[in-house]
Amino acid sequence: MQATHDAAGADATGRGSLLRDLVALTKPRITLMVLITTAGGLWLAPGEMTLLAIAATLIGTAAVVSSANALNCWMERDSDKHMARTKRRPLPAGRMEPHVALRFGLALGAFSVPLLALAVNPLTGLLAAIALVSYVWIYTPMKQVSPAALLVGSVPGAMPPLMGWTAATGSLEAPGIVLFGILFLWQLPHFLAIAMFRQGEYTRAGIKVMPAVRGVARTKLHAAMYAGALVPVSLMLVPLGIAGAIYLTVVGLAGVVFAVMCIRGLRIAEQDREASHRWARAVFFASLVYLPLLFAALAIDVAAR
Ligand code: HEM
Ligand SMILES: CC(C)=CCC/C(C)=C/CC/C(C)=C/COP(=O)(O)OP(=O)(O)O
Repeated sequence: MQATHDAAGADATGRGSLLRDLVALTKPRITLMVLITTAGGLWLAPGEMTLLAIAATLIGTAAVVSSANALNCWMERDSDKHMARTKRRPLPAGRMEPHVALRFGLALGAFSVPLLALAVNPLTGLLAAIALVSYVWIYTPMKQVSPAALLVGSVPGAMPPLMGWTAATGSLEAPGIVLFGILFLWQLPHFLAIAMFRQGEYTRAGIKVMPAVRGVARTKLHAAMYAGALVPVSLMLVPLGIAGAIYLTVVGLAGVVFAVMCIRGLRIAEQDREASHRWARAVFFASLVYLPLLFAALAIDVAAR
């Protein structure tokens, strides 16, 4: 998994086109996965929406997430130089002037929040603004201070499916909040695993991650607890009458497999770094399979009703 949020396709000599570099700033793979979660919230919510409102929700969400990511790249232009995963991004690689990224990020934010507030509804615009501010101005600087930044970063990460729900309904209701809870919990093992197999890089970049600050054993315990909690929280959509048997079967099974995988990490001896890294990579990979699977099961279940 060497290709990550990096410059999408910038060539080896670092001469990406401006357009390609602007796209790289938006971290397109993450943005795409985030959009799947927003579409899930939209699809699940009751009520009819016009095609225009659906388009405004998806375009506005893509733009606000891209704004958050571009501004994060601008703020981390120096620390990104110290990680193999991020050093080829447009700013640390020196292919773009920082002010270009800053203006691009601010312009996307200035376009997307009003679009969501005016063309969708004010609540969705407000949630987008909270996510943008908390991601860029709280989570991003906090990464250099404490591993608890993860809990802050998981709030904006969990907002997009709730925004899908509020776009359709205009109000905060239990199913939307459960979707928020699913995403919040999912991100914790997703990132604790990454922090384990990239611990050295994070330390060199001055970023405080849990395995470095509180130890590997505690990190594995936290990953296992959050993955365990994800099972009942994800299944709450069934008693809420939003999802049915297909979702219950697929997400119940996938959740148990994911939780068992995380729990098995506790059996690996602390000194066995090789096995711990293999386990962490497997958990990260499984997290990337689990989430689209959950939303696919949800979409099929809702469509089949
Ligand atoms: C606090 C929350 C999160 C943190 C700190 C985080 C961090 C990361 C990091 C560092 C990677 C690169 C892993 C590597 O290859 O070494 C990654 C990959 C990925 N993340 Fe997350 N993530 C978070 C939340 C999310 C959310 C909310 C989504 C989407 C719903 C997401 C989707 C992805 C995807 C699709 C990848 C693989 C593609 C890529 O690396 O560009 N992540 N994440
Ligand atoms: C609606 C809205 C604005 C939502 C924000 C959505 C969003 C950007 C979710 C991703 C969450 C997250 C903390 C990613 C990692 O950032 P990182 O800085 O740890 O990643 P990096 O090390 O690759 O830069």
